[in-house]
Amino acid sequence: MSAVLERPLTVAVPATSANLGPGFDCLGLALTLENTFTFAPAPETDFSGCPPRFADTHNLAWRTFNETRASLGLPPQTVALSQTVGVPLSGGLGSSSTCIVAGVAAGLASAGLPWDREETLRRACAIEGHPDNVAPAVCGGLTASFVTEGEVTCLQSDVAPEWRFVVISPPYEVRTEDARRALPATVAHADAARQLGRCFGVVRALERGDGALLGRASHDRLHEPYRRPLIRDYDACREACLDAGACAFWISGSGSSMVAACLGDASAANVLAAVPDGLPVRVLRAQTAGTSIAPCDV
Ligand SMILES: Nc1ncnc2c1ncn2[C@@H]1O[C@H](COP(=O)(O)OP(=O)(O)O)[C@@H](O)[C@H]1O
Ligand SMILES: N[C@@H](CCOP(=O)(O)O)C(=O)O
Repeated sequence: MSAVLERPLTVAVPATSANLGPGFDCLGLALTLENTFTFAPAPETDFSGCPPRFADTHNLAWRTFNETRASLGLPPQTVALSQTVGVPLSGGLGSSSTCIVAGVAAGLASAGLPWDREETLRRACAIEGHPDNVAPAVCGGLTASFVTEGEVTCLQSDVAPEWRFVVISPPYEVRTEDARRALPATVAHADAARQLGRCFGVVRALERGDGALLGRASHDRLHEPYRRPLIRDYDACREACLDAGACAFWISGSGSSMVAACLGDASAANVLAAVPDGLPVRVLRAQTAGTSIAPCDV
């Protein structure tokens, strides 16, 4: 068994939208937007394609690659890391998860281990701290996940093909760390109870293409009320999207992106047109394949 990466390897990891309204730290959805990471054996460490402030050994994908190797008792390997970045940084679309998943997957591969979704998910979740982004990033589709003594349970569902997700990504970052600090330490019992049925309602609505159910279920009291003030375009976007026919409107992960869930292309086009001018917006679908890993030529 070889203990270094001998050939370049590309890991493609989808963007994810976590929480989906009432499913705080539990629900997540993989989207048709991705980051790719090519790890190539090289005499010296090199970074290309990533935001300049991450072009050094603090790069989360690079760090995770070598931390994964260290956890297997292997020394650091110098690699050239080349990225294509489709997922906005600190945008609530799981950019950190893409780096962590890629680093774990490449680290395991460099030890000669076969691609193993469960092991990648377990390790990535331990690093990220919550499973709702890494689970759909690794497995694809819609996931409900939780962790029991370090073991991740990931329940995956298919998403009805007519769903379109209008994703608005304002040009400012909200760091997940800061958005988590905005949350209260405790919640009222009644509020926690109120979330449970709604969480299940979101899953059922996405599986079945039930827009009315998604609208009724998409009311959150655990995180959105505290995070709205961090996203100055939230109120205007929410009102515009719901008025234009979106079935539901969520903060994506911890923001700043927001998602309007729509049924069908025509509805998505209406909602897209209603988004206030100047905000970057795209229409995405659910991504079903999750992470892929393949040798490549560079
Ligand atoms: N493309 C990237 N290249 C290198 N590091 C990245 C990249 N994307 C995200 N990161 C890392 O993840 C952090 C952002 O994480 P976070 O605030 O959780 O954002 P998100 O909500 O997008 O996951 C960045 O500060 C950086 O350390
Ligand atoms: N459940 C987490 C999800 C954070 O997602 P991200 O894409 O913003 O990193 C939270 O809401 O804090």
